[in-house]
Amino acid sequence: MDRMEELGFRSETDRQIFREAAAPVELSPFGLHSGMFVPTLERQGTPEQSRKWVPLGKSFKMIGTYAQTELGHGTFIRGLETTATFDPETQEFILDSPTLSSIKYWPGNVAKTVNHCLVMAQLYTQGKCHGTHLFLVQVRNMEDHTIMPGLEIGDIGPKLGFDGVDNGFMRFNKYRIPRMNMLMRYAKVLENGDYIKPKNAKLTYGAMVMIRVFIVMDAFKTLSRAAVIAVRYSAVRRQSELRPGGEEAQVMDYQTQQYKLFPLLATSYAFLLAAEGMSQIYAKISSDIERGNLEDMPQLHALACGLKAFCTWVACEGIEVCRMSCGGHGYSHASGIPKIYANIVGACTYEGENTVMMLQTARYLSKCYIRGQRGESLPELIQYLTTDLNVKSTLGEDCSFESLVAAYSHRAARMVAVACKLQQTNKKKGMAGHDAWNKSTVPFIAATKAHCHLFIVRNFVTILSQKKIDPATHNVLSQLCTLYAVYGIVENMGEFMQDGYFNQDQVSILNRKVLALLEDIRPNAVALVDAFDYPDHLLQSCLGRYDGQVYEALYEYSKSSPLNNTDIHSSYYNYIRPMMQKRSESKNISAKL
Ligand SMILES: CCCCCCCCCCCCCCCCCCC/C=C/C(=O)SCCNC(=O)CCNC(=O)[C@H](O)C(C)(C)COP(=O)(O)OP(=O)(O)OC[C@H]1O[C@@H](n2cnc3c(N)ncnc32)[C@H](O)[C@@H]1OP(=O)(O)O
Ligand SMILES: Cc1cc2nc3c(=O)[nH]c(=O)nc-3n(C[C@H](O)[C@H](O)[C@H](O)COP(=O)(O)OP(=O)(O)OC[C@H]3O[C@@H](n4cnc5c(N)ncnc54)[C@H](O)[C@@H]3O)c2cc1C
Repeated sequence: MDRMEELGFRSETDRQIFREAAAPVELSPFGLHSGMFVPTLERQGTPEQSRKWVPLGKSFKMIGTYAQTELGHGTFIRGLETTATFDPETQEFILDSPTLSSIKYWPGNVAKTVNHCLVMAQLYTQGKCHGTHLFLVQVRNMEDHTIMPGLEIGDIGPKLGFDGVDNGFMRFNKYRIPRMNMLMRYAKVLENGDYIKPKNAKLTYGAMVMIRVFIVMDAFKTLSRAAVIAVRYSAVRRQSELRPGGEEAQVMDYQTQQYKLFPLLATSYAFLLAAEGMSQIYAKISSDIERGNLEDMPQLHALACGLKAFCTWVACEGIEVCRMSCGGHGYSHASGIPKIYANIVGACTYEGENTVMMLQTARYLSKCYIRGQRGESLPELIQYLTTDLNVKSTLGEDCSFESLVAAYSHRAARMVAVACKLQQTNKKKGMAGHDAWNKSTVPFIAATKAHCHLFIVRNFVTILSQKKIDPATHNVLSQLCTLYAVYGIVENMGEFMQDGYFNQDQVSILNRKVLALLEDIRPNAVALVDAFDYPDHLLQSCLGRYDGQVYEALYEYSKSSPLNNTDIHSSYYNYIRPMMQKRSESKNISAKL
């Protein structure tokens, strides 16, 4: 914190980059404080509340987190059981965990780090429940950090990853907080207990939308780091004879290795641009929302949910491919990849479980499809839904950006139409609305993935056509963009081909093109990963070192293993030697018998 002040880092983005550089492989125990707690105080508190609390948060006098999930509920926020009951006599809210399942469970840094929490609880006033709202709750003594009376707090135990975060549990026993500790920018409870409802109940969910936007950038960061490690290692690693009798080949010269890694390199660039595009859309719509214009809130929610789910799923699958493409050394922590994977794979669950998030986007697409069928105007990002599905592809040997975007638009429009028609058919069969929906959700998930894929391809193409980039760089980035789009078609050909959109010649063109692009990108592969400019300190990888001294680094890493502190491990004296002695004694006995 002080160091950031000394270095003059003012923007939150710069401070986040510094934090990540300072703690490259472990998530900071203050990540939620900076990434969720303070921004939520800023966005969900009244101006007075923000003026009072935000400076305390930014100066780390108050250290907080976001405590919403409970043992019994994470996804279904409306099902949360923690209660906050207003007491007009004392002008306080009484927080309580009425059941075992209501215990707050998972909130990051609750166990040992924070002294405050933003708690999501069901608001009760004048005997009526008004749904979930956020409350600022002091959980530890500001003098000695002891747990406040009326609270039970602890750590939830070891996890797959996320070791830098002390995820905890927290139980309230009639715990009182001042009335003014309810975040009241959008909803209010007056002194007499009257409830003033917000323009939209989902404004309380705003913090989650914001983090989902950040997570799209996290998907880029983690996938690109794994790609840097795998591509650099593939340039250094020589294995087997590509030419009989010749020298062992760089594994990057095997077509299969290129087919594993280069599309992930292209995906990394595509996700970086998508994350930047998502952040710009978020900045625009969230500022509209803060000014009271909620018109585009559904579109923001749908896009943030879809991209968060799509990008984290693809990134996690891609990081695993990068690990496996490094052979045995990829499985070692020396590669740096297992830690990258363990820390990001939780993002498929936290901040909205991915399937649930995709279904939120699907719900939005379903509504937009119906509006499109009625001839109503649609937001620009959704207008493809009215694409004429009778049109066939005009794709030629050049695989132009225009033909590729048209293919992705057609695929998404067709798949959304298929899912919506199934939903409508279910209703015509007499199913209730919720059953008609549930019985069409598998095709809706597939359609929503196609929708997100279209957004990313179209965004990549748009930026290449709008940004002023020197010709040489533009040429290489165009190769990456084309590879990302063509690979996506080849890997999902069934979805593109189901209605005969491509003819057989065009399928052959695409299969040839993806292999040709591997050769085009091969000479620039290392330069393209170097361009991310991740320092070795951040990658923490013996395989992805900039100097390529992999074997020297692996040897030094191994020698530093704690097991090598002694030649003979205590287990020899405690277990192996007694076992061997017992064996030899029994052998002597049997020999005598
Ligand atoms: C900008 C650049 C700045 C950069 C600076 C960097 C700063 C530092 C960066 C930090 C980086 C951080 C990186 C990531 C670190 C993260 C660490 C992990 C922390 C994890 C935290 C958590 O997990 S917190 C808990 C998260 N929990 C969830 O997400 C729960 C998911 N569930 C839900 O969201 C909801 O239950 C639901 C949406 C699934 C359902 O809600 P509900 O049942 O109430 O609604 P319905 O489905 O019935 O829908 C009704 C209606 O409401 C609409 N709606 C729902 N949600 C929203 C919303 N959020 N916004 C808008 N609208 C919403 C829905 O669409 C329906 O609309 P209709 O019109 O009726 O269809
Ligand atoms: C690393 C990590 C950090 C976390 N940090 C925090 C934190 O700081 N603060 C906090 O409050 N929480 C935190 N969480 C909790 C997290 O937000 C929840 O785990 C997440 O929202 C998923 O909810 P759940 O656990 O209830 O999953 P569930 O919803 O129970 O998921 C189980 C299965 O049910 C399916 N499912 C659920 N609902 C539906 C539906 N409507 N339709 C179809 N399928 C459905 C899901 O797809 C999934 O396959 C964290 C979790 C993790 C893993």
